[in-house]
Amino acid sequence: MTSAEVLVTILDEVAAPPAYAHPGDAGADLVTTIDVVLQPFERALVPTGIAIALPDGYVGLVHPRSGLAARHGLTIVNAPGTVDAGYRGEIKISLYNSDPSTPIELKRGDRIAQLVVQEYVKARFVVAEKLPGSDRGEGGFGSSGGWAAAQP
Ligand SMILES: O=c1ccn([C@H]2C[C@H](O)[C@@H](COP(=O)(O)OP(=O)(O)OP(=O)(O)O)O2)c(=O)[nH]1
Ligand SMILES: [Mg+2]
Repeated sequence: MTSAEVLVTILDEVAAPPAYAHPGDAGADLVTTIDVVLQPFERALVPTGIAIALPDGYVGLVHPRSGLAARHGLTIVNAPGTVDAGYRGEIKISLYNSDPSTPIELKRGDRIAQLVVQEYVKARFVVAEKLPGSDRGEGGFGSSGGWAAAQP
């Protein structure tokens, strides 16, 4: 684990710098600045009231919160959302109610997602005639005996 200073601007009085609930947490909670009701299978782009400036070499990943996901089916359409280091706009979240029958009511200030800041590797993609061999080869999509292999 490394630590890095990340500048934050607060765009709404209900927002605050993302906060880690416990010292060992990887995810810092983000709030909604609006009241929103998500009907079953409905999605909404929700503002968080903050913008950040990540240092070069870092990325912010916006993940769902497991409690809201398990209890209410609240998730993020593009989970995890990618916040690029150069992005200076407000962080917004594409929330999605995956529950087939119950609306989800979110109130301004509710913690709705969590931001994980990570260092990343900048790949240099090099075109090759042929890729080196590997144990897995082209096997995927359940090749090792997942759900696909269990289908009749
Ligand atoms: O959950 C998210 C995902 C992205 N973003 C912001 C930060 C990110 O840097 C920018 C662009 O995201 P992405 O690259 O995923 O979207 P795109 O559809 O490819 O848009 P663009 O063409 O602007 O890159 O939008 C968010 O606020 N929340
Ligand atoms: Mg993009």
